[in-house]
Amino acid sequence: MVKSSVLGFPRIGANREVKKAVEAYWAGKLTAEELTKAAADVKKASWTAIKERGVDLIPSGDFTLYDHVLEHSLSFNVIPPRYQGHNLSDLDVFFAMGRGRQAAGVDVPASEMKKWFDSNYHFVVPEVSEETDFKLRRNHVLEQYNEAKALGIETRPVVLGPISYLVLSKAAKGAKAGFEPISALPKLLPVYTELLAQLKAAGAQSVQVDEPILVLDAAAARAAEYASTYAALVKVAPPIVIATYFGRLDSNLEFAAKLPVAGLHIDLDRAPEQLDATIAAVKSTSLVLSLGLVSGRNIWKTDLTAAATLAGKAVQALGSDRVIAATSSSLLHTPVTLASEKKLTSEQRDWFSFALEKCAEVATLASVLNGSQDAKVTAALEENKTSIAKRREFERTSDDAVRKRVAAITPEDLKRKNPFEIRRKAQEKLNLPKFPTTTIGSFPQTKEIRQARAKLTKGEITEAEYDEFIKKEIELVVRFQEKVGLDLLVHGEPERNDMVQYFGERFNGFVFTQNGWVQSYGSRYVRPPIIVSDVSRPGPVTVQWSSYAQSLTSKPMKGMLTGPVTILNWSFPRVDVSRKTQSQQLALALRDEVIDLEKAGIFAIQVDEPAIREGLPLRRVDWDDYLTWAVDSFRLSTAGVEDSTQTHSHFCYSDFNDIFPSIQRLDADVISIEASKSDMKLLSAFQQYGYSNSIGPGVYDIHSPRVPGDQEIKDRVAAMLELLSPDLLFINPDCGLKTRGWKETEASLENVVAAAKWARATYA
Ligand code: MET
Ligand SMILES: [Zn+2]
Repeated sequence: MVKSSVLGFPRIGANREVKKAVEAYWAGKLTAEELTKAAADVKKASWTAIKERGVDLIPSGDFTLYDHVLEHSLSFNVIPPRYQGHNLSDLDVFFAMGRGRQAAGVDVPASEMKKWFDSNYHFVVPEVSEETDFKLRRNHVLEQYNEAKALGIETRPVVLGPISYLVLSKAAKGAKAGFEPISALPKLLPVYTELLAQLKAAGAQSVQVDEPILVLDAAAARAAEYASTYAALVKVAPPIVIATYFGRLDSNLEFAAKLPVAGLHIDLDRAPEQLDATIAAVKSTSLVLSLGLVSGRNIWKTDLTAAATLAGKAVQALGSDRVIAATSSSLLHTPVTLASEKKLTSEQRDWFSFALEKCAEVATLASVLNGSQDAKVTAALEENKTSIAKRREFERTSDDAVRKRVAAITPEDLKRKNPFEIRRKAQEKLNLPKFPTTTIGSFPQTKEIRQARAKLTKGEITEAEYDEFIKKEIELVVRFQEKVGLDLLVHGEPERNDMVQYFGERFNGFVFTQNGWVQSYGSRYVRPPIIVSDVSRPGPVTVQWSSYAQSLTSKPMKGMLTGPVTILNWSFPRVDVSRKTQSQQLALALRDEVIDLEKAGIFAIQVDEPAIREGLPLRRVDWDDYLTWAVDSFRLSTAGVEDSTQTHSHFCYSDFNDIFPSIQRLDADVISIEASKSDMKLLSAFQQYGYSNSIGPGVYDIHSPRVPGDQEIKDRVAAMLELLSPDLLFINPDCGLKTRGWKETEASLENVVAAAKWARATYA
């Protein structure tokens, strides 16, 4: 019989119960017992709901109050010394590692977070050295397995595999030069042996061991470790299903299919083309093939008929006992349930499946593959066919004008009129001094601003009253910048709820959820917009605010937009057209906005692309294609202006060194880039590749309330000037100030301005 399985479930609760409980605990308003109880309620609700949908293999062990990688670090005693010896409970050590701790004489920063593959989820990076004392400090997977069992629910525990865990780790600060975490594998193995043996003793029928790095180029060098590791683990563990996701195995399939485990899971949402090769590779083995048919990364209803046809190939070749119908990855990247959405039209609602609806999909798929004649299954399949047909019809009748415009894009549209050197002369009309100071766009989003927005939503104030309020905020920000002495001003973005949502709400083609929260990290959840049809701009979006701001001052005002690639990467995209096409449509909408800003007298315009790096494909061979359309989209959105208009862009959240040549190809007149957390790294990219346009590497980290001293900023500027021409350097913080308070903002920016004055005198 074909079984159904779900690889993991959102751990935030249907109504964000976990966020509320965790934050209340941090604020001292909930005890550890109460927090544990709140978590238990959420786990119970999830397991019960998944079971009710008819799923055979229900995940456990994937729940966490912060991050699942961090859970493993705590279980394995991978706890950096700075978090030890403070007399904290394990729960508080866990949170201290996740978010830092500043209380009662303890002052430790958070561990580093990194994006989980190409998703917008961040995991806490484990720190490993020769000194790491691996031991099974607790077994969080076993605890959850037993917790479900006590509720009468048999689950399949999920654990992150040892090789992925170590490849995702970094060398701890104190490690010897050249230390590689993977070299600790022999010390980590006994811990996994113990963990898995305990699961077996507790009665687990099988275990899901995630090895997502198998879809990366980096895994190719690990074939030997894979073979020896799993040969050892299968001796003590329940039957192991190795789960891969977010991409294709490619050449790694060769050794993965030979591992002595019970099953292999592949992602057919991201890489359906790998099915045939995988079937061929496992045919002569006894491996069960778990097929990731229902997307764990997007929210579109699965075409069950198409999925069943695809899966039918595997059933035919391997027999139904060797096939599992599954979600492509954990469902943690999707919202919990459509049932909470009251504002979608019935047409829209019919397009989507969130996590719980996806559980029903895998169950139906398994039944269909088993040839079920059950009336409920037949009805579900018929209903799905109707929904899919309606959606296809909608796709066909979408916006023709937009499609024609995309088809008519020419290479000329991607090019500024003249090269940077000529534009730079024309831009002297902005009258910026040497070492111009500027900020990245947003100013503190105060409680008052959020309250005004909430009042507008609730209808407690009128649109006109809200606009007046925003104008006052803008005036405050403009006067503040004049007082501090900044050169290129911004309006502060007080009108924006979020840099992506704000544009999505004003463009055609987007749908928003009320409760479609997805975990980004820890207790921070986001509600990604959904792109449902062709995107266009009904009218100007930001022009009124930027021109109002410009009308208040004689200093130049910088217009502020979110770029096409970032809007795309932080939304749920359509699946009926390519990401490239969606990005081009967004770029055309933004291009019109850029030109309208210029017409309104805004001669510096910034188009932010903080997410350009995270959209990079996981496999090196796929990079060039992505970088070509991503960079072209940015160019399309900005190239329509005169030479004398200065285009800016901004990047943060990543290490940009590996795509540095593409950053140059954006041909923005000025870029600002996050650098303060790892300045030497970024500078080495300048050294390696060179950079010809203006640039402002961030001179301080805005993610912390700490005020940078003026000497510290001067030192940074001096270091940058070792490699960059004084004529090209801008001086700015490394990201927007929306999460900061006014006090530290003022003190920090005063030091920024002082450093610029010093630079002007020193490098005259
Ligand atoms: C995450 S990048 C943020 C850029 C935006 N302009 C801001 O200042 O907030
Ligand atoms: Zn930023």
